[in-house]
Amino acid sequence: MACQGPMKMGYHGVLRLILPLVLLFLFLYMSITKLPGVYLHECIQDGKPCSQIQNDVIEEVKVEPSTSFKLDPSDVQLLEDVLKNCKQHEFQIGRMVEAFRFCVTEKKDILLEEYLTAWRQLIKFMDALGAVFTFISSEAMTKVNILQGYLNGEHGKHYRTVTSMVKYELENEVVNFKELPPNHVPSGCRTLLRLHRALKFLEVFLYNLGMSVGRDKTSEMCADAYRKTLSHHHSWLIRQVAEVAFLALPPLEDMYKVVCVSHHKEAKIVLLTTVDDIVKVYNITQEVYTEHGMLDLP
Ligand SMILES: CCCCCCCCCCCCC/C=C/[C@@H](O)[C@H](COP(=O)(O)O)NC(=O)CCCCCCCCCCCCCCC
Repeated sequence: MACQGPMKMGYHGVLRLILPLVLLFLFLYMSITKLPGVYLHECIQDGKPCSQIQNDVIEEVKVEPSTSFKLDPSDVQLLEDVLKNCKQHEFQIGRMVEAFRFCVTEKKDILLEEYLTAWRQLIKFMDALGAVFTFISSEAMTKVNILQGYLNGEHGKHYRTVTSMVKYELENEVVNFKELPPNHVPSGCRTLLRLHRALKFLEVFLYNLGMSVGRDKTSEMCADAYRKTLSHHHSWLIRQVAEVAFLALPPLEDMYKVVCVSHHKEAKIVLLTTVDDIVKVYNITQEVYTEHGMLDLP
C-alpha cells in the first residue's frame, strides 16, 4: 500500500514530475543563450534588435479593469480584517497593497523603494507556489536587485522616485534607446519597464481571479491575462515556458488561502481593491514613460 507506482500518481502527480524537468531544460537553454553580454534580442533585423521591431507594432494593450472599484461601507471593515489578520503567511497581501499604496506620492510620482517592497512580496508569493515558478521569480528578483543596486549606489538620491530616475538617466545618457550594450548593468529605466509591463499582467490576472465565480481554472485565468499583456513583449521561447508554468498553478481555493480569503465575496473585495491600487501605480509610470518615449526600450 505504501508503494505507489507511477501508474497511481495520477495526472497531477505526473505533471508535478515532468514540469520541473521541462522547465529545468528550458532554463538551462536560456541561461546559455543569456550568458553575460549575450542577449536574446541580439537577433538583428534591418539594423534593429528583433525585440524592438516586434515592439514597434505593439500598442499599449487596453484592458478592462482600469476603472475604480467602489467598496460598500460594510466591506471596508472586512477588507481591513483580511489584510491585517493574514500574518501567518510568508507572502502578505496586506503588505503588498500597503507598499503599492505608499509608493504613490502626493505629486503623483512613484517611490522606488516602496515599489520594490511590493515586488518582493510578489516574489515571495511566486516562491510559495513551488519550484516551477522559481525561474519566473528569480527573473523578477534580478530586476528588483538591479534597481535596488542603483538606489543603494553612488547616485542613489537620483533614484528616489520614477521621475527623478528618468530625469537623471536621460540627462546622463544612461538610457540606451537603440540596443542593450553588453557588459553593462542595464539602466534603471529599462529595468523598471520590465517590471512595469509585468504589473499590467498582474492587474489583469488579479482582476480575473477577483471576478471569478469559482468555476474557472486559475491556469486559464492566468494564461488569459498573460496573452493580453506581458506575452506581447516576450520571445516565442519564453511564451512557451510561461504557458507550461501556468498548468502548475494551484486551484482557485488554494490560491484564495494564500491571499487569506475564504470565499468569493472576500476574494472579490480583496483582489479588486488590490487591482485598484496597482492601476494607480501603473498609470503614473505609464504616463512618465509615454512622455519620454520610453515604452519600447530594448
Ligand atoms: C501566480 C504566478 C503567475 C506566474 C506568472 C508568470 C508570468 C509570465 C512569465 C514570465 C516569464 C519570465 C521569463 C523571463 C522573461 C524575460 O525575457 C523578460 C524580459 O527581460 P529582458 O528584456 O531583460 O530579457 N523579463 C520580464 O518580462 C520580467 C518578468 C517578470 C515576471 C514577473 C511575473 C509576476 C507575476 C506575479 C504573480 C503574482 C500573483 C499574486 C497573486 C496574489
